[in-house]
Amino acid sequence: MDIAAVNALPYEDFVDVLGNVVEKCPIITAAVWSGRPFLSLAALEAAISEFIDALPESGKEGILRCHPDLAGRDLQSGSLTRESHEEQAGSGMGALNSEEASLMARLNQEYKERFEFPFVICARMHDKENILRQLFARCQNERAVERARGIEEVKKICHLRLQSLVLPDNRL
Ligand SMILES: NC(=O)NC1=NC(=O)NC1=O
Repeated sequence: MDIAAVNALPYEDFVDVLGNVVEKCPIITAAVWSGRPFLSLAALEAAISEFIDALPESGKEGILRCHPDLAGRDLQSGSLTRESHEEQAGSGMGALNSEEASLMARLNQEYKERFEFPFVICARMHDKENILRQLFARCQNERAVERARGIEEVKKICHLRLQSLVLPDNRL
């Protein structure tokens, strides 16, 4: 599907196709629909990014809270969204040994207790070793730093999910 086809989608189809580019936050897609027609995929992505940036801190933290833990309960129970499952499996979250799994669970819990939102990282850009390193390091940050960092990671996840749904802009 190219950007022209995206622009032609009625609201329901637009949200059906693009509603999970930010994990479990179809409201973002529903909100940017009124910004069509988008001149490019980059413009659609910018509209999503601007909507997120304009949210109050509570809204940004709400987006982070919509993300399932890496190697967490949803992965174990098979209740991840398709996109999230592919991302987590691709980064080796489904193939942790028992030591890695318990370290991941402990650090995720520690992170969540400290910040009141989960650790979010664009799993497709990292392997399991690097995810563990990042989680350990980021636990030491301040809340505002991690809120901003988590949102940056949400935007990277969104970028990759959009790329898998919409053909890249024609290079002029
Ligand atoms: N807590 C997370 O970072 N979750 C995730 N990152 C991804 O890239 N996919 C996820 O489900």
